[in-house]
Order: sequence, then C-alpha cells, then structure tokens
Amino acid sequence: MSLLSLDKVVKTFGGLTAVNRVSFSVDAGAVVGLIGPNGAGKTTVFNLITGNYTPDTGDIFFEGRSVKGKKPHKIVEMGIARTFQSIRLFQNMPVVENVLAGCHCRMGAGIFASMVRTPGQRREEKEALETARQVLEFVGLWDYAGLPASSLSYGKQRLLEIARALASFPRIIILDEPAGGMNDQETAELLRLIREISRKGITVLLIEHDMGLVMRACEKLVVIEYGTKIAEGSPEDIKNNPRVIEAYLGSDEDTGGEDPC
Ligand SMILES: Nc1ncnc2c1ncn2[C@@H]1O[C@H](COP(=O)(O)OP(=O)(O)OP(=O)(O)O)[C@@H](O)[C@H]1O
Repeated sequence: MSLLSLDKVVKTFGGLTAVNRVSFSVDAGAVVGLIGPNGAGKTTVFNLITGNYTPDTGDIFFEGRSVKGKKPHKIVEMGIARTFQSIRLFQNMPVVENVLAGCHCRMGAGIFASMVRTPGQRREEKEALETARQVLEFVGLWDYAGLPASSLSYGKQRLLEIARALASFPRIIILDEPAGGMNDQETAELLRLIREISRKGITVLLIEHDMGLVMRACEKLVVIEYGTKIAEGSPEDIKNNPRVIEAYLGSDEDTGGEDPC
C-alpha cells in the first residue's frame, strides 16, 4: 500500500516550471530514490512534500490525507521528517540539544506548563531526553552528545540531522543528499544506517547524487529531468534505461559525462 503519493504535481517559479505534473508513489516500508541531473527539480519535490512549498496544481497524499496547504510543522506531526541538502543545525548548541529540537513537535505541554515546569512538563522533558539518547546511539553519536554540533565532522553533522529527524518518530524520512561531503567510509556507514532505518519500519525517500549508494540502498528509483518524470523502476531497470542514460550524459556537471550507474 502506498504511504505517500504525488498526483500530477506542478510547481512554477515565475516563468520556470520546476516540477511538471509529477506523479509517483512510495510504498510503506520501501526505500525509494529520487534522482536526476542538477536542477532537475528534486529538492523542489521534497519541499512540496514537506510543506515548504505548496503545489500550484496537483496534490500530495500521505496515508490517504492531502498535505496540500499544511504548514511544515503540521506535516512533521503527521509523520513526515526530513533533512536538508545544506546542513541546518544549531552549530553552537550541544549535539543533544539539536536532537531535542526535533523532539519538540511531540511535546504537548503549553507555554504555561513550560514556565512553571509542571510534573507533566518534567515528564515530557525526561521522555524527550530518552528519545534523544536512543536516536543518538542509533546513529553512533551518543559519545558526542555534550559537544557543540560545530565540533563534528561534516559527515557526522549529516548523521546528526538524521538523528534529529528520527526524534520526531516519523513514518517516512526524507533525506536530501545525505552523502554530500561524506568520504567513502562515511558513505558505507550511511548505507548501513539507511538499511537499519528501513528495518525499523520507517519508509525512506532519498535524493542522492552518489549512484553507488542509490543503487545499493533503493528498491525503486524515480528519475526526473527538467521537472518531468522520465523513468521509474528498479535500480536495474533504471541503469539500463536509454532515456536516463541520455539525461545524465547530457549533464557533465553531474557525472563528468559518464554513465550514471
Ligand atoms: N525558490 C525558488 N525560486 C526560483 N527558482 C527556484 C526556486 N527553487 C528552485 N528553483 C529552480 O527550480 C529548478 C529546480 O531546482 P531544484 O533545486 O529543485 O533542483 P534539484 O534537482 O534539487 O537540483 P540539485 O541536484 O542541483 O540540488 C532550478 O532551475 C532552480 O533554479
């Protein structure tokens, strides 16, 4: 059953159609990759799913409910969490505090409770801390919990973003170029982590330029070019799809003119 589905979604910026009638679905429990050359519209698709943008036309459904017009924090509450292409952490704050920021959407106590620290508030804080510990252990960063985020390597900062997203207990996690800036060892570790996330029953949708990672991690790929979906299928199908090869060969910036796969 599909957890997330896009139905003929369109997004324009002035005269530019960044996303052009894109439809695809993501099954519950799947790891799906959204790929395409630079500027194809991938991040815009993510921004549409997560409520950072609203589709001009078309619709997006999560668990059968439209997310169109909902604010990003409401969409997080529905069970969709994301990371960003450019790292967005509170650099001067400790690692653990960055994760606690991700727990916030599940904390129900209001402003009054925060001021007087009611027992309910204290319980929520304790639970949030426990969640932060669990997700940091899960991504291998618990040992760094007290250090400022800025002290982490670039690759570890990306893991911290994933931990923060996981702290909202998502049903789907949307990763925008998680391997960007990672070395080979970190990328291998990331692949292991994506598989672990999937094993926990969390659906994964990812944009990634590292084709080795995409091919190993994903069971389905959706390919877009100039905002339009040009192919969809298993990594093996996509690898051999002439239309996809052509799209990538035309984009030296991405592949150095080499086959994407
Ligand atoms: N807020 C915006 N205002 C105007 N144009 C935008 C905006 N966001 C994206 N675009 C344009 O929409 C197109 C798609 O951009 P997008 O960032 O979605 O591509 P992408 O596939 O994620 O690229 P990359 O792989 O380089 O990150 C580009 O031409 C981009 O310049």
